Amino acid sequence: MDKKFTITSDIPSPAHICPFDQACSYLDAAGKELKLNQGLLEILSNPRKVVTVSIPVKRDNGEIQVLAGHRVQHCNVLGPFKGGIRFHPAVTLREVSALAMLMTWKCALLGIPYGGGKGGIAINPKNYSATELERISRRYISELIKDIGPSVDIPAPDMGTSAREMAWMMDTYSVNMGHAVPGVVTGKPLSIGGSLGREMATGRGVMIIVREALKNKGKSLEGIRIAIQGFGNVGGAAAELLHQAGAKIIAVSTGSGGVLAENGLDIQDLKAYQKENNRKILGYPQAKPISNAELLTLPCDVLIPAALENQITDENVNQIQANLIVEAANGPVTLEANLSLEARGVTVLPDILSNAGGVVVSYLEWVQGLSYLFWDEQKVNDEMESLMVKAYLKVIQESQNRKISPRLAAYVLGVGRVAQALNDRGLYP
Ligand SMILES: NC(=O)C1=CN([C@@H]2O[C@H](COP(=O)(O)OP(=O)(O)OC[C@H]3O[C@@H](n4cnc5c(N)ncnc54)[C@H](OP(=O)(O)O)[C@@H]3O)[C@@H](O)[C@H]2O)C=CC1
Ligand SMILES: O=C(O)CCC(=O)C(=O)O
Repeated sequence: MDKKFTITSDIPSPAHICPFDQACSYLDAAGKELKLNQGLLEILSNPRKVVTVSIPVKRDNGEIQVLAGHRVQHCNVLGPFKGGIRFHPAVTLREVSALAMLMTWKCALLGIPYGGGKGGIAINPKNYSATELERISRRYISELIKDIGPSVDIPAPDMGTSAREMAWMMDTYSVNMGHAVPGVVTGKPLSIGGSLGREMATGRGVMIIVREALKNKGKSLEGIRIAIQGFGNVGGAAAELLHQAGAKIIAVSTGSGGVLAENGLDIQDLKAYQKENNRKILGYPQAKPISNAELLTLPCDVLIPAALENQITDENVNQIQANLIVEAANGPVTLEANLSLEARGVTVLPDILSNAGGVVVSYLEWVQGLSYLFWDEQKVNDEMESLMVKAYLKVIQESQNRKISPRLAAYVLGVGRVAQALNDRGLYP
């Protein structure tokens, strides 16, 4: 069902589960809990600005292709729009709009002075050479040059992008401004104002949330059996840190399949194998091959979806065996599946809490850049950990006080903070 904000040129969500509709439903539920008025909810349901640009790119073989690049700026009541840029074939404007809205609640929940934004280009980066990707990244930022900036909108990495793309984007913006502007993007390489700890930050945040959730149940990470879908920036870092902390990572997967070792995988060794085998882990000799579908339904203590949206749906929810699901990806559990898991007593810790370590360290990177003072890694990690633990405890407290799920509690806190700011500002300038 198309709700509220409609974009006629958009492609329907491939899985027929529209991430934007889902995001609006969570917003409505939080609005109801907070007794927000309808007008306020209307403001919060609609992105402040939606930009789609054409990106003509000359392929290495001389062919010209025109790609569509999106940037959705959902809300900037608390500070500049903030959020990653995704290069993935399934990118649509509605998906980017949903992800931008999630960023607003995430930043508000974590108490960092940002609004929410997100960008994306529907390409499979594996099908493009590094020089083609550089041309695409630079043209995308050139087209958005008037819409971004260190106090306006600050992109960062997401699926399919990394410090390399951020460096090209920062350089393009800086060349256009006539001077270096490190604060225009975060997740940059250290050489141009990146922060120590950013690369592992999202995964580290996930590890902290898993650890805190287990602590809440009177358990520790030692020997806990964990399955992780996605072995990229987030899933890979979470696997490494959880493994180091004593957990047993029994299975991980990538887009081309996964691997299972009942006694636990050696994550460093698996990462080395992945590097040598063109990012694939299938074929890793010390483990059994499994499909992504099988990984999600394995008997384990903790399930960490760290890849795409809509992975746990009403089709597989009854087979999920984990008692704790920590959403490292954005939107991996559908609304219906979430209800069903809650009814079964499975704890689901939502994306806007669990994967916030990335944007928190992006914020710390931005702060370091603006103050021309760079910190050691321990300080970055400690600051991030303190914000993550504080947010986790607030969510649990809110969930207990209101007798609502942790997801709704996280939304109530995030949406409530933005609504309060909107009211205090006189309902928008
Ligand atoms: N990067 C960040 O700082 C943040 C990321 N996130 C979220 O985390 C998630 C992952 O992002 P990130 O790790 O950066 O992305 P990456 O591109 O670094 O890694 C994505 C991983 O997911 C795998 N994957 C892709 N499709 C599937 C599939 N159908 N089934 C299983 N695995 C699949 C990829 O495999 P393959 O290599 O085969 O493509 C890869 O291992 C996204 O939802 C993103 O929005 C959230 C907060 C911050
Ligand atoms: O680091 C950032 O600014 C944004 C990260 C992001 O896109 C996300 O949290 O989903």
